Amino acid sequence: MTPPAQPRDRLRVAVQKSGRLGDPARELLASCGLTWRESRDRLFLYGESLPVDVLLVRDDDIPGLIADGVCDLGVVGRNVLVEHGLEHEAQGRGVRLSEWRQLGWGVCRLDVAIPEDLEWTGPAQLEGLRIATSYPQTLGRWLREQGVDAQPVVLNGSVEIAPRLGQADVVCDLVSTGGTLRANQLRPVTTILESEAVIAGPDHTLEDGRQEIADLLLRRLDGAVQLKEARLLMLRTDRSLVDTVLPLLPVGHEPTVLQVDGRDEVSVQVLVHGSVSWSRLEELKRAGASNLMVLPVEGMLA
Ligand SMILES: Nc1ncnc2c1ncn2[C@@H]1O[C@H](COP(=O)(O)OP(=O)(O)OP(=O)(O)O)[C@@H](O)[C@H]1O
Ligand SMILES: O=P(O)(O)OC[C@H]1O[C@H](OP(=O)(O)OP(=O)(O)O)[C@H](O)[C@@H]1O
Ligand SMILES: [Mg+2]
Repeated sequence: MTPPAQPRDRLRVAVQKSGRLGDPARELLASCGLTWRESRDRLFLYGESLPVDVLLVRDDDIPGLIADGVCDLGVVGRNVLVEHGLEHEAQGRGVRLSEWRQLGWGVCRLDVAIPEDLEWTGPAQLEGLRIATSYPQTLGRWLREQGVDAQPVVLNGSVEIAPRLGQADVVCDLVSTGGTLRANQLRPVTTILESEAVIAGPDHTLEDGRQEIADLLLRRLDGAVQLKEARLLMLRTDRSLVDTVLPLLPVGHEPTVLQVDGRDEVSVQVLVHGSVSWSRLEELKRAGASNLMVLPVEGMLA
């Protein structure tokens, strides 16, 4: 049994100390207006502008820190969160965690990969094989769903090299570009989990006033994410072509159409979410738009 957490009136967020998610997670918190003072050992960031402190840890420890009430929230890959949840379930242990936000970066897949020269006929082919992985619980659940009996070989890193070393027959590991698999003469054959960075938290409301701080932080975070994705698309077109050009604009806010002084031309501005593709700009140009410009948005106040 974990002893009850001490009362705390400051929010504590766990973030990866180094590695793929560390810097983007700190940048995200900074974009919410959070400033901090670093402890000497650089493992703790004391929030100065908000009562939000940041604990810098190994990513694998983040779900456990939240489950034990040491931290309230954490920025972690879904792959780590799911693996932890299944492990706790298997041990019949309490606190469930959930995804409070999906962040859209740190995107990768947990794939089964086999030697390049092997034909893939389906999951049944894995029966009796040794599968090297750092995610035995997630793999185990998938194998059960497939009705396949295989043997996980648990490795904490360099999983892709296991078949060459004769430690395993196939692997189940994280993939994004596929470069690591190719370098090890392996090819992905099936995806067992789609992952991205998430804000993880307990499956219940926080206590001691920390839920209000979390709500404030998440509101700012949502705003910061929206702002990061916002672009201002500007163009000019002949007044007679407005009805042809406007339907081609990407979905966003209501466009503003302004008459250009002394000319039979209008200037169109629209706030859009996400990037505007070259093909979209070319399509607009073909329809009669000119002076096309896509600008990042620094700030917004409705
Ligand atoms: N190739 C990849 N592309 C995109 N995201 C990835 C990739 N590999 C891993 N990730 C995501 O980033 C997370 C952190 O990966 P990283 O390699 O930094 O972890 P780690 O080596 O376990 O670090 P730690 O030292 O904190 O334990 C992973 O859990 C996953 O969610
Ligand atoms: O498909 P790719 O783009 O090649 O990415 C996949 C690799 O990325 C991750 O490792 P990482 O590079 O983070 O190193 P690690 O093994 O030290 O965690 C993952 O464990 C794979 O090995
Ligand atoms: Mg780790």
